[in-house]
Amino acid sequence: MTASDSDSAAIVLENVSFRFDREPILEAIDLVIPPGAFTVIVGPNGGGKTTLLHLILGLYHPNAGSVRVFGDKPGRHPERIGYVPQHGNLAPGFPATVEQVVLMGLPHGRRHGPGFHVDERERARQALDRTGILELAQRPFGSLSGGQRQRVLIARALITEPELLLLDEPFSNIDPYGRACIHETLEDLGGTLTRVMVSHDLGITRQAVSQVLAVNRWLVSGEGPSITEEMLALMYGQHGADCPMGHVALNAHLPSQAASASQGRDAP
Ligand SMILES: Nc1ncnc2c1ncn2[C@@H]1O[C@H](COP(=O)(O)OP(=O)(O)OP(=O)(O)O)[C@@H](O)[C@H]1O
Repeated sequence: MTASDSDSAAIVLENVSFRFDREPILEAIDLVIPPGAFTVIVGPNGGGKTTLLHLILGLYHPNAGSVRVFGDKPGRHPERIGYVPQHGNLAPGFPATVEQVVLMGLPHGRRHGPGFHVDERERARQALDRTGILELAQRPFGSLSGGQRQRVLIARALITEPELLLLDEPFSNIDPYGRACIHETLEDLGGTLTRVMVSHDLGITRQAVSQVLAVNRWLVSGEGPSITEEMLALMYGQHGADCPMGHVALNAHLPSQAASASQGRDAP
């Protein structure tokens, strides 16, 4: 990484560590995400993926190291960031149309401003168009499928036209076809939009993914959409002969402290 890569990056973490009380959650994390990249974060339950997103959002502060978002402290530019949280889904019976749910993504003051009916509704339609579901605008939110609802929540995060979109497991409870559709939507959003998505789906083979990050207290990054043995070792440790993945001597490529730590983490 050169100094200019880091200067122009959307997100930079340098030697970041984070604890809850005394429990180390993330350690020595170095990361550079360039603008426009599509980054996928994988890892076991409890590995620290959501915590990493929260550090980028400025909801948590690192115990050591630094986090920069658009060259600034996290949290300084909320209007430049769209966020689809892990448990952000609305109850299926939520009494609102799709368009109304998308309008909820606007900052509070702007939802009730004088231009609400013209300007903001047009923005909601544009966000729905970007996620490929404009024709659903007037449908009750509760009448949609899980995959359609997830796309509405992505549109809600896009209504402010952010430069960075963070998604925490948008594929929960979505079938493989729905996952493929959402993935395609995220690919199509490309251009200047930087996308960072937490996912448990290891079948990330789509070419549009710029890099995969494996997170399990430490971070191992790769290039392109591949999951390397080093990443698998960080996530799941070394498996015995009775394990379906037992033939892979995964720890061979790991820094020793990360290899031993991976033994102690939850398997998914
Ligand atoms: N508010 C909190 N207080 C204390 N510990 C927490 C808190 N939030 C999370 N943790 C712990 O931090 C660790 C990392 O949690 P995190 O939610 O970042 O993991 P994750 O990789 O996103 O997991 P999952 O895949 O299950 O969503 C876990 O051990 C969790 O129990």
